[in-house]
Amino acid sequence: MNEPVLSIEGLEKTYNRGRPGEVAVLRGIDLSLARGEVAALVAPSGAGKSTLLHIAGLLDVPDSGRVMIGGQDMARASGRVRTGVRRRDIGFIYQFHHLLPEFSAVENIMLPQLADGAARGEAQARAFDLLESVGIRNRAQHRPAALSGGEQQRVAFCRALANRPRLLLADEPTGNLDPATSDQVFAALMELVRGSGLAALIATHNMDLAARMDRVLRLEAGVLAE
Ligand SMILES: Nc1ncnc2c1ncn2[C@@H]1O[C@H](COP(=O)(O)OP(=O)(O)OP(=O)(O)O)[C@@H](O)[C@H]1O
Repeated sequence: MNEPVLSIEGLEKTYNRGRPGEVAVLRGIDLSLARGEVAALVAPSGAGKSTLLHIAGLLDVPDSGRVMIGGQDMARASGRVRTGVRRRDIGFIYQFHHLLPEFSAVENIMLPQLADGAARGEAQARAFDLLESVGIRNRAQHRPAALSGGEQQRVAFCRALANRPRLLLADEPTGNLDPATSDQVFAALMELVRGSGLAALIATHNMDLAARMDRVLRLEAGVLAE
């Protein structure tokens, strides 16, 4: 079957509906992402990029419209199913790494795998492989505070991919880095994504980075344009 990995139809979201400060952020979003497809999400600040990523990642619910992951309608799924899909099928990367400070790089990458029932040895081997693929295997035993910003973000990429998700959602994944580091770290991310056949939706303000993806989606005034 060739189901899209992510399919969104008629998505709407308004904050503070009927109250002062009402904002209609999403006004009918349609989006379909196939396996291996990498799309940039560009939007002016406040246009609703994080809102869209949170809904696609099942961290928030829309007022109306559908989110399908792997052909499964998430509005109809139980809380348990949604949690399982979020844990196994979706990887998240944020602007800040959100690594756990008291654990080493390799442990941070092992944790989501252990939480999903992987054996320790298997989780560790996978973590080392991922660190190798982003060029920082030699930093495996360091805690986040002993890593550079670019290294921390590479570890966060590995963690996001640890459970072999089919969908990657990233919110300004290199937005916190200086331009030269951002460029290198972004290249590492793209290699990781391309090597894994993931569908990815990557929000960025950087048009040079956006141009390196397969599609550029622009979110403005509550609608998405290609
Ligand atoms: N929980 C909330 N309650 C009320 N308004 C909200 C809430 N979350 C977001 N908003 C508003 O909705 C709009 C979109 O927010 P969102 O965070 O999705 O934007 P964004 O495109 O990610 O912005 P940025 O690029 O600046 O991070 C903004 O006007 C924001 O103030």
